[in-house]
Amino acid sequence: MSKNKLKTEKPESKKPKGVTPNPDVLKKDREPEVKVKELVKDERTHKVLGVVFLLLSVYCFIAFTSYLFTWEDDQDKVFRYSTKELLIGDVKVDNLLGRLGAFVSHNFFFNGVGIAAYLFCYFFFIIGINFIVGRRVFRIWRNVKYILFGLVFISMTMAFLAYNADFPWGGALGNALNKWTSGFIGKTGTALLLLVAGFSWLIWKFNFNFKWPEKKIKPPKPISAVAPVVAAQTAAGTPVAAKDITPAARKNGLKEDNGVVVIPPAMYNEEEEEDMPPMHLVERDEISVIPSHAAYMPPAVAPVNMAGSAEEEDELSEEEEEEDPGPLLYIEERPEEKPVNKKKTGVEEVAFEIKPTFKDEEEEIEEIAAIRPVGPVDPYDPSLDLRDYKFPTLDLLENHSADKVIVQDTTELEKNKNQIIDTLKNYDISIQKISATVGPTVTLYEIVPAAGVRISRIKNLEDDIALSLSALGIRIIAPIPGKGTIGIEVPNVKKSIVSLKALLASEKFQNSTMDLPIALGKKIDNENFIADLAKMPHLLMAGATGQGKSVGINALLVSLLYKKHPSQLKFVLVDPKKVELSLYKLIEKHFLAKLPGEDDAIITDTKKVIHTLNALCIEMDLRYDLLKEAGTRNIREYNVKFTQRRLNPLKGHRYLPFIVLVVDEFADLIMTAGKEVEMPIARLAQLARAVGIHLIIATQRPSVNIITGTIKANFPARVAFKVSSKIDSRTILDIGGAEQLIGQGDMLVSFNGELVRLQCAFVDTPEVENVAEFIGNQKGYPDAFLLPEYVDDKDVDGKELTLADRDPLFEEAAQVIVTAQQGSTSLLQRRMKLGYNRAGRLMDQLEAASIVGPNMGSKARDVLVKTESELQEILNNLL
Ligand SMILES: Nc1ncnc2c1ncn2[C@@H]1O[C@H](COP(=O)(O)OP(=O)(O)OP(=O)(O)O)[C@@H](O)[C@H]1O
Repeated sequence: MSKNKLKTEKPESKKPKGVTPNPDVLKKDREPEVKVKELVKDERTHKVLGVVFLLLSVYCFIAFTSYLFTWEDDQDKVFRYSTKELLIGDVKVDNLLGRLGAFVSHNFFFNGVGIAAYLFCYFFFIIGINFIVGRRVFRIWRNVKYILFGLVFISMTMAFLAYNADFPWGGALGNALNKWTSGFIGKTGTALLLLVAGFSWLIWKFNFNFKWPEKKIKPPKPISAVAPVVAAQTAAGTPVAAKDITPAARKNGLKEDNGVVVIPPAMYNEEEEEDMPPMHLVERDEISVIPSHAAYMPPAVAPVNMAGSAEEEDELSEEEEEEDPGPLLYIEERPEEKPVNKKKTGVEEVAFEIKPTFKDEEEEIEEIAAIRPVGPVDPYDPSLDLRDYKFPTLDLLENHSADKVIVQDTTELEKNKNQIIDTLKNYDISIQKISATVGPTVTLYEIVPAAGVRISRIKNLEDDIALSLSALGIRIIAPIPGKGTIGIEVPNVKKSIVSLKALLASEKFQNSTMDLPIALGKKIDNENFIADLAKMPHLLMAGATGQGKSVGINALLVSLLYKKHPSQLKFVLVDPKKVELSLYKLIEKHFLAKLPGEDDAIITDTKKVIHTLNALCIEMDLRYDLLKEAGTRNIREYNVKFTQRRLNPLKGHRYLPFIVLVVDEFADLIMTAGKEVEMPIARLAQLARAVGIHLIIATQRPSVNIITGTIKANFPARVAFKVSSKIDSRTILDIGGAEQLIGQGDMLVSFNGELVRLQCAFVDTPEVENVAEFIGNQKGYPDAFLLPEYVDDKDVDGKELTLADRDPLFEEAAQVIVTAQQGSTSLLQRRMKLGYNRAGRLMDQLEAASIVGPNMGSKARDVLVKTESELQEILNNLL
């Protein structure tokens, strides 16, 4: 991985070409090339320094240890002779490391800090190791703090305890401090002070839990009450139940104020950070996916969890690479951390490897402590970020039909019945029995034909029967599936409207445990038809203009709004007609998803539709990655695992809301964008089901060039309102019948191999407005749900990869790669929520800027820049 920079960066061009090498000239030329800066940065310099520090550490250790045995004799000589004599003369000393050993040890012990001098050996040792390995194995800043404390505390304590001893246990420092404190607060006071300091250090380090025995204390809640999980769900300043605050959470900044707990604005405490377990370098990348949820992440809280706060950056540069705050309390499943080779991205094969991390024992203990669940863990509740959200109430909707029970005029029934019997008799078809079921729009007459009558004969007479009954919209179902009967549907003279309100109030809907329950309408037997969109899993709707499509879409959307919390569901609304779905603008911050940087969440422009569909494909791919890493097969399993806190948010895991894409006029899009729209739709329809992305596509023109084979094959659930021809009906349903519907929400639903006639639930525009207003007036997220960014290849293609044309995200990408020291495209995708292509392009640009090495196939690229300061320099030079 590591590269020798002097070798690679040496500019060849400086050598005079075609001139016979003259050793003198060459010597002169070469010298200025080794700049001091480069020398300081050079890896070899670091290694040499590392060896020097290690030897220093060993030297001091031997000298100090030898001093413990020889100090009496040597001390005399050190006192007796001047430094010059001691160092240059030929005085004999007993220290194993000679005069220098004796001199150094004497100064460290006697004139310095006594036995605490050994801390210097440790200090030199950790510096040496860090230099030699070329990365932070030991945390220097933390160790310096401990060493400084140790020097003062140990020297003072030793001086206090052994104040009469000849050996300089506390050294000059310990004696001086001891003398001063004893004079100032007395010996007892000094003893107490030392005890307090010692205990404070122990408490600070190990954070003992002092439980009061009698009081039953609630098991500690996960720290995640503060960091990403809740950072994503609780706005800064949002009150949290005071009882929920835990020592750990308290430590992370939760404050109690008048019985409620307030999350303070971002406070970044390095000690807190250190007490969190470190993450694998590769795992750090996984934070990347959080930005999608970051739509919810209150800015004031976010820095607590994510690298990048100003304060933290200072800390980072100071300590070279201080790690991110570790994970919160979650139950981690380690087996899934095996190296995985990601699928081919189309840009390059990207590797996802686990790199070894260097942990000291202390860190390991911290990590284990954090991973192990401490007592029962409360499930994560995604709705907590909008905990006061109120579901819309039924009184926002209207009852459109006063009569709850549909009563059909008995004379009309009798008349129709007789007419059916007479008509059939004319064709020599006798019947055994006839019964009628009165539905909202049509009445179903069920006929049991006499023995020996062939059903196909009745079917063939469909038109004649319709003519004799002189009623429009007659549909013959021969036989009714599952029954040995023949059905004749005759439109009612007086139709009743099926109010959405009635459907939503029904027990079936209220008690439904479906993922995405949609109240579509009423069957002919007045049974409510409530289906699970998640199981459908997509819906294709067609119908001539004015037959009830828009009302149908509203009914679907409103039913979902009545059942789902904003955290569980997001809509992507595509409305080329610009007016149909505009009402939903009010719920943008609750239920809508949009592309980053877009003003309007409701998409009306074809180009933006293409971008959005591709962004959804990226979201789908990202979700698949998450599912794979979580070892789950679908969104349901994944979310269960996430809510049980078995998935680490710092690895990019997040609660996945369902996403429902609604396209109100598909024909329009296909006409203007063709394959560009068809392909992502087909891809989503094929694959998105398992990751909770569902499509509702509506069109006025159900012709074969709009509803192509690819689309049709992936939409098993289809709805047809009245269409103008039998061909259209066949295109949408694979069967005729929709042309005979009577309009106004009369529809056929083909689902699970069954064809059901329904009267679509009716919801009027003012009702939708009421519901949208009701939701819109409540507190929402800061912004709409952000989809991943998608950049059209066409927008960037043709541009050369010169540094002048750098991607706007170039710097950010460079930071990500250098901080993580992992040159992987998937890291960029995840961390920055980018598509494959853009991340790949960024990687190429990083290569052009010599920040990463060349593509190495399935392995991650080498990162050529090791530190952020080095990167900053490169970036400055690029400007
Ligand atoms: N389920 C229903 N019950 C009763 N009436 C309905 C129903 N659906 C639609 N209608 C009536 O039909 C009219 C037209 O419906 P809608 O606006 O939904 O048609 P559309 O198919 O969307 O038309 P377009 O394609 O032109 O937008 C409505 O204004 C309403 O009066």
